[in-house]
Amino acid sequence: MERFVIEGGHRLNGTITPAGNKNAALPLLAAALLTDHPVTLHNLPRIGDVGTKLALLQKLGVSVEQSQGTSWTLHAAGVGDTEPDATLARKIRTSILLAGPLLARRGAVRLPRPGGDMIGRRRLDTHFLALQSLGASIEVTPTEYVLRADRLRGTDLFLDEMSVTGTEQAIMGAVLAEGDTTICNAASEPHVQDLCHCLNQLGAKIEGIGTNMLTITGVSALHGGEYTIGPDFMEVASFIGLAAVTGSALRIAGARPREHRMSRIAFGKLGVRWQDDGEDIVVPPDQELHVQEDAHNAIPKIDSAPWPGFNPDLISIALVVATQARGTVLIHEKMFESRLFFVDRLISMGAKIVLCDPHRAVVVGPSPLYGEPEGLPSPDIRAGMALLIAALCAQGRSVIHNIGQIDRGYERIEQRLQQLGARIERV
Ligand SMILES: CC(=O)N[C@H]1[C@@H](OP(=O)(O)OP(=O)(O)OC[C@H]2O[C@@H](n3ccc(=O)[nH]c3=O)[C@H](O)[C@@H]2O)O[C@H](CO)[C@@H](O)[C@@H]1O
Ligand SMILES: C=C(OP(=O)(O)O)C(=O)O
Repeated sequence: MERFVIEGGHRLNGTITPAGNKNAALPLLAAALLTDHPVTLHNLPRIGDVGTKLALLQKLGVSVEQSQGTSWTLHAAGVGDTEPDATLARKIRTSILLAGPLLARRGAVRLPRPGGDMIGRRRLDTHFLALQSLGASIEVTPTEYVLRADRLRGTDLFLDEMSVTGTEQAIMGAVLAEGDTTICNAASEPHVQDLCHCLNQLGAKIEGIGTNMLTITGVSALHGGEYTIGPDFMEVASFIGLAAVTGSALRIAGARPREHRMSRIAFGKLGVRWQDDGEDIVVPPDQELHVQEDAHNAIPKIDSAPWPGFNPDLISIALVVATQARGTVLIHEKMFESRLFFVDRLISMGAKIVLCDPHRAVVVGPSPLYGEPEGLPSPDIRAGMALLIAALCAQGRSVIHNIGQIDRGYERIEQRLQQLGARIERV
């Protein structure tokens, strides 16, 4: 099993370019099933989950070709199978997103329970609500889902929560449905927007992109086309956090600063500053991190919420940054129940954190962090990255295990950080 060995306590310096957005790439790969014509995706990140998704599509009969670099062409004309490979499907959360497209194109699908990060209960009820409303029948067994639909019909949907993948499922079910669909209480993260823009490039008719109300006019078929996936805003914010705690000067190229207005507010509560330079974000070196108290010297909180709120995938990163900021802050992960348990590892590295309950942690900083040579297991993508950042900030040597979790979401992370001067090896 591979590990990262990290020698912390050194400044980094230089320019880093974020990879394509993981959470856009994965639904876009599923969307290629909606047309018989070739779809070329540019800026596809070379991450573990994309590899699994490509293998899953190939096994279904999709032709997959790397055109050049990060551009891949998918051609789903030959897909007849409605039972995706269960072993691969169990590895990732977005295997469930094959449901909408296969129902729309083939009228049936059998899927196992999906995988993905183990960060609390991951309900699929919003997906089922949406597909049922579009006309599908759904059999839920303890291990799998069997869905059927002779045809999907447009509907007036009000989602029970702003689920990201639930919204994506509803969109992919609706684009080829007969008639119009409205999706109210829709999620609107940049990756949901990417999915809509890409589908429109292929001939879909989706309006309201970026808002919580989408209107979709069903079309009889989609054509081929190409689409460039946007930068991964979770990577961008992770690099901002990394620069802040290591005192590093980093330029994050092509970071789309407008996607980071809420991150600026959340990280700003810890005293983290950066400048926008066109499409780049420039993080200055040697920042003095101070918790910015609320009015009347009250303890501020950083909490997660659906877009444009602070993304829950960034809570683990904010937690590490908080360990280096002078003052006290409450970190409140409102969306997932089991995301904060990794703080035990930070505590063992020297952080002062009180885990109040599964959703809330109080962090008192700054605490010098010490390397953890005995090994830090990476429990999920973002906690793994948070531990990696903590290890680069800590004095001494740390070892991170189970790095397949980090590789699921971050592309060749050690090589890209080595170019900035990080002392990190994959062994
Ligand atoms: C492949 C992919 O895109 N994965 C992302 C997707 O997962 P995913 O689509 O699985 O996450 P959901 O948006 O469905 O839900 C996330 C959690 O938040 C809760 N919830 C959701 C909406 C809401 O209005 N209120 C609420 O409490 C849900 O019950 C759940 O516990 O979105 C999550 C939330 O941004 C991210 O962490 C995941 O990285
Ligand atoms: C939770 C995440 O991923 P997934 O939904 O694919 O498990 C994540 O990207 O942080």
